[in-house]
Amino acid sequence: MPDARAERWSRLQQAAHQQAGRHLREQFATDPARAERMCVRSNGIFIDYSKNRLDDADLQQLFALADACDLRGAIHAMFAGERINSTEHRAVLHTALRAPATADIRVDGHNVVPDIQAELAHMAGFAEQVRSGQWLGHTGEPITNIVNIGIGGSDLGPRLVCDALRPIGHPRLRTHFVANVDAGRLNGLLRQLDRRTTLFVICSKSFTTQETLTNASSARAWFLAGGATEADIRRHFVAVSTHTEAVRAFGVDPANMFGFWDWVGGRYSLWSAVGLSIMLQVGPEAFGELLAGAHAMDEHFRTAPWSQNLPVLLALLGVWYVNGFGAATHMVAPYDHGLRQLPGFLQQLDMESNGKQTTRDGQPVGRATGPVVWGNSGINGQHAFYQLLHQGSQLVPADFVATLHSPDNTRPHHDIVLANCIAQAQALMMGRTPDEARAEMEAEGLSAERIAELLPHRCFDGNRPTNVILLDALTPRTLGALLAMYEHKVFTQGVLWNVNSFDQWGVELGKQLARRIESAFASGQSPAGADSSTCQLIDLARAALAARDDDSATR
Ligand SMILES: O=P(O)(O)OC[C@H]1O[C@H](O)[C@H](O)[C@@H](O)[C@@H]1O
Repeated sequence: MPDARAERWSRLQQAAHQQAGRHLREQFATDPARAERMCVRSNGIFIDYSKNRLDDADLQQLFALADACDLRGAIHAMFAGERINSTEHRAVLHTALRAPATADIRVDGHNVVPDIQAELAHMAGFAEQVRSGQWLGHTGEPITNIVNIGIGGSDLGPRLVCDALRPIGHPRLRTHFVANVDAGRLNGLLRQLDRRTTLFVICSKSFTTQETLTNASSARAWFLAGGATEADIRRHFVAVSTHTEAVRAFGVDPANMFGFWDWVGGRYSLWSAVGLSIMLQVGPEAFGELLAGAHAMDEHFRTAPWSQNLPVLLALLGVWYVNGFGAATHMVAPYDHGLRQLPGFLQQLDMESNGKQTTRDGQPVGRATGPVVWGNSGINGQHAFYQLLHQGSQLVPADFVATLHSPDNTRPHHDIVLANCIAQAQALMMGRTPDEARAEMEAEGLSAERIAELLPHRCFDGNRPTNVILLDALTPRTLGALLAMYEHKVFTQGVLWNVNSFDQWGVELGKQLARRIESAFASGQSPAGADSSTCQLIDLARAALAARDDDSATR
């Protein structure tokens, strides 16, 4: 007797199979209330999901799947601080970082909220000193440039939020992000900066990440090369980490360290001290708004019925296409310049969380899981990859994320942005029939031969799904809600696929092999057992690196 879960999965496949033959055009034509019914709003976010290839009965199937997978129980377990990160035996409590100060959230019986509040106050005190110009560099000048050195979760979140909230940033402070260990990034930036007025935030949960420590060491060498002393380091280098000893060993005064906890996953950490660069740029109050917006979305996620629950609806729609239609990717197109880093952030959040094929109890999942998440600014994409969205052979479900009220976006710019966002969703859904294409070409006065020649090229299947996600405005509060919404979408999908969304063992093998290859560069010996291709590549790289060293030795 298949369990309820298995039963629900097979019903989903059957329903998707039935839906596959239907066209959204017909569904809109026969159901004028469709759009009004298939939209939801919460916390300054409106989602129109009516341009998805399903009907109410399919939605009920998806809600039943969520119940069969005990989604409600899983949500409760996360918020209650249970060790749901099963392979690392950790709680998952990024939601606690944005809970009110009066909350009581326990890990092993200890209420973590006072610790969180104490660290927020520590961050706020420092941020106020830097923003007010009280925090002076070693030559007695206020800080003007902040460089966050971090990668992955210690980069993508703060980078996105600082970019999005730049319009409300501090007028004297510029924030920069260095993640890539390719020195082109760090050196390129350092050439523009002044040692006397630059503050480095070394951001690393583990404080063992090679790229971050290498960049931080080079930044420190650059700083000292300008005549500053070791004692001056404490005016220009602070650290964010869960690892005090490693921070101390690196040479950053623990008094200049901002901490967080192992129950905060890297890709869920922008709400913690990892968000220090955000607080420095926009101030403690706006950072508080960001947290408040995310907390409001947490409460919505925890309490709203599935049919009104924004993260759950997005999650179920994603599962519908991945497991019902075999879609391998999901595209996210921001139609707000301030959100251009959103696809990059979501790539880590989604793909590092659900890019797995092993269940929580170590069995093969046996069905498709996390899609490839990709995307770019919608307007730019229209002139680049949208050809494939409209006429390609791949089914690519897409989120279009736009902002209704955008003070900087003057007429006619904003009008054009919103018109295109809405039009692209309509075009993907409606397509263009041969009759419509013929009529259009006739109207253009083309000859019958030319029309016959072009007709197949100028038809569009349509029936291509989009979610149109509209923010009232791009404020710290709404941005907080938006990112928390996506976090909970990813969580929900992880529950349905029964994978542990909070570990990332898959990133380790490449790192280990890289270490061995680095030693092979130095030793001249290829790693034992390495394949011929790897040996060949190592030889080529070693020769190039040796030539570089000879070159710099003779200069
Ligand atoms: O913050 P860190 O410990 O330096 O880690 C930075 C990043 O690197 C790791 O390799 C993981 O892939 C990410 O989940 C993490 O965010």
